[in-house]
Amino acid sequence: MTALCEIRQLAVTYRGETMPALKGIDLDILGGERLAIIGESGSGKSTFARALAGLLPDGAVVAGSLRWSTGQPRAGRDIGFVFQDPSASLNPVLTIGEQVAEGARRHLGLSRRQGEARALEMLERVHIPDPAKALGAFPHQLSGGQRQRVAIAAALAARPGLLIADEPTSALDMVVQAEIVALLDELVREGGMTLVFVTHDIALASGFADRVAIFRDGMLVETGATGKVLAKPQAAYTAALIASHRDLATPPLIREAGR
Ligand SMILES: Nc1ncnc2c1ncn2[C@@H]1O[C@H](COP(=O)(O)OP(=O)(O)OP(=O)(O)O)[C@@H](O)[C@H]1O
Repeated sequence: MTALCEIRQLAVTYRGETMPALKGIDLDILGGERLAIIGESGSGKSTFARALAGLLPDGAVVAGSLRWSTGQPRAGRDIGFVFQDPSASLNPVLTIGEQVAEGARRHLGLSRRQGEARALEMLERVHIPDPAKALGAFPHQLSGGQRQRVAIAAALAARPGLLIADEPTSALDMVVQAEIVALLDELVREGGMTLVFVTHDIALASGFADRVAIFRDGMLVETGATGKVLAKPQAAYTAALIASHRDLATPPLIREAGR
């Protein structure tokens, strides 16, 4: 696999802060891989995901380089982004159909009718029950898991090559979590997309990620093939993270979700 993005010495300092939230990150994102960014709260995972997507807030100072093999990608078009809380990322006063169609219409230049057809297709792909009816529904009429499916449909509607999912399941209960991870896995495989999956849950990531990157205090501690890192972590911190996870000895969630 060739590098989709070569990240070198990436550092991010938020406006008004003296300490960088992220520093000295050297990492290649490989085309077509499923990469999990793992770390505890405050380790810089979201900062990394936002820096990658060009979605940092105004005033954040970025140092280092991101070299894309595809040319500079645009968030929404070339990069789809799924956030932790689907309620916050969906507009409560727009129908599901309008929201899923919006990105496709804007970025693919589709007509209203084509946008609606694309929205229907996407709702089918994310397995929303009765997708034709869901087109006209509002977010509050769906469950949390269904809302996250809609957010995923919206993120993928413009056919991005890279999907970044930032803790997309942490607002959901365990069963729904597993279903959403299985769905992301399925969609990324089908579409030949690259997935960057941000999570604090090393067990969840181990079920489907090809590679893991372990973050701590704004730095990259360790990276490698998932099986290798889990079996033989190089860093003491990674070993502690694995040891502290009570679920790691049991089969990963995603396999329980019905594959
Ligand atoms: N907009 C912001 N302004 C100032 N500091 C921020 C901002 N966003 C995040 N930070 C700080 O940057 C550091 C890294 O935060 P980040 O959200 O990237 O971590 P994280 O690993 O994603 O954590 P969590 O899982 O809790 O979201 C933290 O110290 C956080 O307080």
